[in-house]
Amino acid sequence: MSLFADVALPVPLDKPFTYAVNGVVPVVGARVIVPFSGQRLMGVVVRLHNIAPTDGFEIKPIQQVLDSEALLDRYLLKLAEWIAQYYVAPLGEVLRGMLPLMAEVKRDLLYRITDHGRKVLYEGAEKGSSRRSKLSPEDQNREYAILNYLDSGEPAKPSAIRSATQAGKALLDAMARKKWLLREAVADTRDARRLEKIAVLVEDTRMPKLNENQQLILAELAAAGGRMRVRDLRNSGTLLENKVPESTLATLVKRNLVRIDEEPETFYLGGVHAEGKKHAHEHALNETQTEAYAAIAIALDKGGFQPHLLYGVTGSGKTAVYFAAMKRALEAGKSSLLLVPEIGLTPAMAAQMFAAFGDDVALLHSQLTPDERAEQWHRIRRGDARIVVGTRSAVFAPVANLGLIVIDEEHDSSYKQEETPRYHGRDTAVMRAKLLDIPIVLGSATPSLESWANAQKGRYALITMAERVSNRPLPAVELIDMREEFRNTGTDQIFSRQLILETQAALDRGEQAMILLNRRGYSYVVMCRACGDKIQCENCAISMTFHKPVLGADAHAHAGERLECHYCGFRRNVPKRCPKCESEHLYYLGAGSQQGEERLQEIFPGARIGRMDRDTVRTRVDMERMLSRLHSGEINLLVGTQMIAKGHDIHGVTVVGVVGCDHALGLPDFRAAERVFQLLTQVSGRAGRGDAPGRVVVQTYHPDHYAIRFAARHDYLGFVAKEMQYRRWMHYPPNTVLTNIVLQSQKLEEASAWAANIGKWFVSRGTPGLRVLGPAAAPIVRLKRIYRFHFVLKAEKRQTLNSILYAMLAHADAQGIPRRGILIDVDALHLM
Ligand SMILES: Nc1ncnc2c1ncn2[C@@H]1O[C@H](COP(=O)(O)OP(=O)(O)OP(=O)(O)O)[C@@H](O)[C@H]1O
Ligand SMILES: [Zn+2]
Repeated sequence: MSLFADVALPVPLDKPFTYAVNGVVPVVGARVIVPFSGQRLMGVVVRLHNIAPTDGFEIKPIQQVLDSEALLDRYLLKLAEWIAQYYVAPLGEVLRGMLPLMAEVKRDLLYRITDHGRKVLYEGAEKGSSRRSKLSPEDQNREYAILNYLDSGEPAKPSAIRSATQAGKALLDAMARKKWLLREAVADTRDARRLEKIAVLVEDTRMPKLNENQQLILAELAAAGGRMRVRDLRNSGTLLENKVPESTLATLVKRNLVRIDEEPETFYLGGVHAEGKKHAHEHALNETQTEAYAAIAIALDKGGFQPHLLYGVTGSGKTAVYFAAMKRALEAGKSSLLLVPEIGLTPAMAAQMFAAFGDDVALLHSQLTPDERAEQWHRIRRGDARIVVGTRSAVFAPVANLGLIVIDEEHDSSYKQEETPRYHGRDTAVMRAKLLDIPIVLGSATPSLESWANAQKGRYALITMAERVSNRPLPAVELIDMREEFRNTGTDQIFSRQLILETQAALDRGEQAMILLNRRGYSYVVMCRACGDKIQCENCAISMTFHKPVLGADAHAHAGERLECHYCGFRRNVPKRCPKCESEHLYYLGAGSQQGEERLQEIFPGARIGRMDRDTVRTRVDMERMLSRLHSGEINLLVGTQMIAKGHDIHGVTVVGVVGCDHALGLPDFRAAERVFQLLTQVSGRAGRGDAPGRVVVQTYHPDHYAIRFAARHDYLGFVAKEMQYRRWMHYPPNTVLTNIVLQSQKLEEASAWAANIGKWFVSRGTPGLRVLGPAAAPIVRLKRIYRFHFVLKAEKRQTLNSILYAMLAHADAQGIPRRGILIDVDALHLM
């Protein structure tokens, strides 16, 4: 029997802690509760052994073992260890991110009698008596009462058991430890999808007296055919406008005029299907898709680790290829995992999934409650859901019998977690596939340079889909030089004449247009004319954005006029005078999407305009409504931030405009060109996906920049060739490995002293094989009240970089620099 267990705890320390086994020996991969500096913490057992620690600390016992079997199989534990090592993150924090059950509500447990428990019950006291002798006679009797109560085999909640037998939870857990009872989470009883409340009009012959609000609700319901989702009802324009309180619906329910039904969540997509648009899986694959699928099918049949990079231009029909591959895996008895970007789990994607795979689907997205997440987690683990679709952290889903991983839009930056552990979901997925020895597919119209380099080196098999489906052309892209536009018109307008012409033409033809304005808010700089100062956030070294008050029923951002910091969320009233010099001459510069919408309304008074940004679209429900209004044609002119660029497949869109996407080219970030190229290509890719061809108008101040030139020609290969060269010259990824280290503290002197200390250490140590840039003030020197200095480390070899990071942490520890003061971002996407 092992005497000690090493437990990984969710604390910012890079090692597990040793505890004494106390009665039951937990298995590796199980959760336990242990004392830690005065608290009770939940951790995961990572090792069992008999080696007494020699560092002189008192070894405390494990307080409780929560699982009788491992929650994480050995592959996921291995994956966790890989992440901890590769990203230099505490294992306990990695595990916390992997296990939604770290938040599992323990009162939701059920107890069930085991075969062993039955034996004890039937074979009487004589066998058990010596073991139970430590218990009081009352407790011994209670144990029998509990076994009796559960004898039917139905699991019961602790509360039910208590009222029947007066037994508390401690006794139940003791019995579970003796394996007389089995403890299980309650989560498995609910439906695969979330339930959603539907308000139903009750037919009634009475003529009840109703107040105005009640009448409004009944009228709204009647207009919708007598049934409506409660959340849609609450958000309906009429009810919002008339400020009908939420309690009115409850009153109607009480009076039996409305009934509330529960139904599994569904996804509405407006008139999409009425127009005959098919789901991806309903198309017979064309020749290119068949070839792409065949390559993956061979890998599936053969088995074994094989990454594929599926480079397919926008609208080439990648989704149908994913589906076919997942179907093949399913037929071979294997489950699949499909990762999509944060915003990619749209109702359209979900609806296609359910249409193709029905109840086999589990969705894991960021808006699940901890309970819902735990519930899905159990379904997936039991093998009830064999098609798992989710955003970043779904890479950890405990998929039973996983046979294929697919990553859609693999270049998307939402796959990188921007807090500890700072893992990249794509790279973690590749590692998981490697550990499991299964194929993986990374798909994109604009593959990241990292993945492209891997394909060039032959590590990933490259599959190309160079054409759009049904011989549809890629849209023609026209560049508008905004400097020239200014010279010719003499005024500084948001929208160029050409963009206005093209948009008007699309609207006249009954088609749709989209315009990208990649900043939200009204004006993103407020500057004082007298002193030249920009109004900055109190917490961050960032200009504040001006937001106009929002009127109308559509947006729930009913927030008033304000300045807002887009990094920390801080808001303040709009000052009449400059906070620095008291001058009244405040200027509002830089048009955001809100201003864009206002201007478009003036230019196209007849257009049905919608805006898509984080102010108008906050939840999946918002996204669903917005997309359904686009699909149905209710909106024919959409303005928005990069949200509009991501994966949407709206067949009526023929004109796309791009306004001010190139200010990013001026940022101190070696990935700026790649990002602008991706954004331009993706947003252009929204045009011409239906029968009519698309046109794109790109307004730019850098018409000669290669990122813009290549994007305008749809020349990904040209772009990567050039960009790869630049990265090589400058020793940037993917030719080197890079890590950003930030020293951070609320005290400026502390942060700078720590940075200087670490800087000296790098110099004194000498760093063969490593380039160290810094210390320097981080581009955003103060963020959320924290001062930041940084280093950028570049190395030829990952091993060199990794070991120096651990050596640096040891040095910092010896110097008394706290771990929380050091942020390590391996393979950082942003150096800000
Ligand atoms: N074989 C086919 N024939 C006709 N239409 C198809 C075929 N396969 C897919 N489609 C349709 O083509 C459209 C584009 O497909 P899809 O959304 O998968 O493109 P994509 O490659 O993912 O593009 P993007 O990278 O822009 O998201 C969809 O409307 C889809 O239903
Ligand atoms: Zn701020």
